Amino acid sequence: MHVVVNAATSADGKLSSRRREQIAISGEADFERVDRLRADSDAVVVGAGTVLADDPHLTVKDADLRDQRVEDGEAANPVRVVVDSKARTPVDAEILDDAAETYVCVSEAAPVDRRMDLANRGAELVTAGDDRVDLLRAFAALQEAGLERLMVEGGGELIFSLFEDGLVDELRVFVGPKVIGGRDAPTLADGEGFVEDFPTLELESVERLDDGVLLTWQAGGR
Ligand SMILES: NC(=O)C1=CN([C@@H]2O[C@H](COP(=O)(O)OP(=O)(O)OC[C@H]3O[C@@H](n4cnc5c(N)ncnc54)[C@H](OP(=O)(O)O)[C@@H]3O)[C@@H](O)[C@H]2O)C=CC1
Ligand SMILES: Nc1nc(O)c(N)c(N[C@@H]2O[C@H](COP(=O)(O)O)[C@@H](O)[C@H]2O)n1
Repeated sequence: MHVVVNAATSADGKLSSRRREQIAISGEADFERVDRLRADSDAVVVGAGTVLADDPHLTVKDADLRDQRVEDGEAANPVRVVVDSKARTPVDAEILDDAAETYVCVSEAAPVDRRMDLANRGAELVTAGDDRVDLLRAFAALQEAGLERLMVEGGGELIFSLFEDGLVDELRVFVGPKVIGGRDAPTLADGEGFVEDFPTLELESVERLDDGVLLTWQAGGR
């Protein structure tokens, strides 16, 4: 399995504002790059916080890229995955429409009626962990289901946990020309934060894109 974390941050490292509303940080060229990365992935993964804040669709936007996937014998869109311990994903969420398969990774703490609602909407449920989704087990289940190329699109809580569990292979960050500020605004990696054994990264490339910069790092573990 290969896990790429992709995100866009403001120049001051925020994923969005303290209101947690979706903000277009990427420009046209970066959104096109993200679309190509989605098209090259088996699954696009987000946390429940991103689903509740953004109601994302997580599909490939360019019809030519979808056609190419179909020509290659794949579904038009990659599988969508939500990491959602308590099964809080709303049943009318965009990610549950029929544009692609959707997996919801829940914990044992997810209420049974919520799990049934999601299953009735066509979601594949993966149960891993007691109170919180056990990411190592959940990702192993995704791999078992044939999902090898994973792209994680955030948010900051999920990205932190993935680094904590040593699950990140590559980090791609578009740093855009905005200052968002706010001590409560989400950053690239939130969670508890590290105080030792900081994950290390190896810089692979730096590319000027739109009015920002794309940084590509290989993750070296903790
Ligand atoms: N600019 C960008 O590229 C992007 C920006 N965003 C922005 O980020 C914000 C959302 O980020 P954030 O609030 O951090 O939410 P996340 O998408 O990271 O989701 C966090 C939630 O995931 C659930 N979860 C389940 N298991 C785990 C686990 N093992 N580790 C971590 N989380 C787990 C938790 O909820 P529970 O316990 O209920 O399961 C947790 O609260 C929004 O404002 C959105 O707009 C998001 C993506 C990309
Ligand atoms: N790459 C990127 N740049 C930005 O500026 C962003 N705000 C985001 N957000 C992510 O994209 C998701 C929306 O996807 P859809 O357009 O609905 O398919 C959003 O939920 C964030 O994960 N990404």
